[in-house]
Amino acid sequence: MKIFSAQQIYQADKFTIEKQQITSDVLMEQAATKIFEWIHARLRGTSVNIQLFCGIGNNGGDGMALARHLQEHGYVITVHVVNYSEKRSKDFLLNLERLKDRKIWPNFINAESELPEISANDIVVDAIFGIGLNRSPDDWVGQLIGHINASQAFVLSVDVPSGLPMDRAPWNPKYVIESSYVLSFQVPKLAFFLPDTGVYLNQWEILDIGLDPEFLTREEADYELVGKHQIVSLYRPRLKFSHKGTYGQAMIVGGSYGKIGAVQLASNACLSSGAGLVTAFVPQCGYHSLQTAVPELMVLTDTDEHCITEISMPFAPKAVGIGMGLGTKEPTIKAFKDFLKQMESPVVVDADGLNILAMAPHMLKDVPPQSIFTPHPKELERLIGTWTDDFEKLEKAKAFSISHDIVLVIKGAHTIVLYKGKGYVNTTGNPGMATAGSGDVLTGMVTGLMAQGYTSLEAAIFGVYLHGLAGDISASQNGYEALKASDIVNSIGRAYVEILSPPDVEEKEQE
Ligand SMILES: NC(=O)C1=CN([C@@H]2O[C@H](COP(=O)(O)OP(=O)(O)OC[C@H]3O[C@@H](n4cnc5c(N)ncnc54)[C@H](OP(=O)(O)O)[C@@H]3O)[C@@H](O)[C@H]2O)[C@H](O)CC1
Ligand SMILES: [K+]
Repeated sequence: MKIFSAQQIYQADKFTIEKQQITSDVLMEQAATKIFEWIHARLRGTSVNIQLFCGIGNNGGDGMALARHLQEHGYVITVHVVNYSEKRSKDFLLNLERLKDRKIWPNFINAESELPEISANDIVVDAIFGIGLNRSPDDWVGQLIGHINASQAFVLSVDVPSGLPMDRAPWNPKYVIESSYVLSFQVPKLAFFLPDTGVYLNQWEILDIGLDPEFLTREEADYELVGKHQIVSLYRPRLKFSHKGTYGQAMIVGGSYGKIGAVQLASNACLSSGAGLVTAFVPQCGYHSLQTAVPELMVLTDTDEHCITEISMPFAPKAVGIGMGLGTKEPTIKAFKDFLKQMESPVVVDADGLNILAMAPHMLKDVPPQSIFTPHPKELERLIGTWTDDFEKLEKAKAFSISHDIVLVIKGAHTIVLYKGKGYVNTTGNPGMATAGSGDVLTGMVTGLMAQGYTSLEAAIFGVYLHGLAGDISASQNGYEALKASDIVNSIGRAYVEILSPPDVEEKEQE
């Protein structure tokens, strides 16, 4: 599903209005009707108190139109106009008049007004600001927002949580609505998926308000939300007349004294993701534990007991994942440097592999094109420098990915894969996966997919989704706290089964 910027959404509006020869208030009416239907389907006329807080732009206009529908269906409503500007939008005024025609007189709130009482049992509709927010809310509006947040009422936000900017971190973190549920129009917004801004919403859903399909199909988006539908289209089926050679020979290079487990996790994950053959290359201290723990694995060792000093590959692997538990000792850095020089096809670099590159950036030129980097936030910072907010982080990361021709996997609650200036936002995974070794498992899986012939970009997108899904399956059985990286490996098989199962109704709607 495409993620459009606010500017693209305004263009979609304009295009739809011109092509379908409608007036802008028709779109607003469609939006409000969709929200009303969503609420009505759940409340079925319950006599709960609904307090609508509406701004003076089109987000507020949506709220006014919604108030009319609610009143017509007998709901108990209180309408507040948050009077933060003299500039009212045309469609806000139109819907204000329509409300007055029905003898509903909103309560106008300005800087001097007393804050209205909100009970924890009320439902608050938040239609103060939408995607048009372009500066910090005034203090009195921020205080009203804080008052709503403190009320403990269920807060339903129209389009976006009010006060949440679409292209930067909030000016004041206290001046943003904490939404229980966001009903967002037509397309998801990037801000929903980033750590600085995603914390303001609990759940979200997209409502189709009838923006023109031609525009939605034709317009290129900088970011895309990756769901099951996209993943199924990447899947490479296993063939009846195939053998282990068909699915590639993968190599996992890493480990040092006390950190052999990282290689074990990555190798296991690589096998379970479908690679035909997997060989681990480790210092000698890893030999026995790996041979005992993973019988399917072949193990090659360095001449050194405790760390890697020279990576010799007696065969040409189809894919290599390197860096987990590697350490950054001088001989290892040299071995890593020689390894990069000798590699021509893309490699997957993680953990200490990335730390070495951050310590010696001149080595970046030896990284084969289309290689995959899988940094966690700290490793990313070492590679690209600091950032002021998530949006700047993404811009810097994109620039890095473009200049080094790297598929960059930015790990987080919604992991984002960046390549050639485009971002793919993942939808699977859970907080239980923030645990030791989870990243090693991901590296192993992505390497295993590359061994099977997935391109770097495909392997990264598919691997990240599969990894998150395996984590979700594990969490559904054992909860978040007990989730260990090896549980993720054990759920990879069920994650494949889930990907290949027919979509349920909700998934079908999202396609
Ligand atoms: N296609 C769609 O998705 C549709 C969405 N709709 C709804 O429209 C809003 C966007 O409406 P818009 O009027 O453009 O913007 P807002 O309602 O968010 O804001 C109104 C104006 O407020 C001004 N502004 C911005 N920040 C502040 C601030 N901190 N303090 C005071 N005023 C502020 C700004 O105007 P300026 O000229 O003063 O800069 C805004 O324009 C969208 O979110 C949906 O809810 C349509 O209803 C249907 C189609
Ligand atoms: K809103």
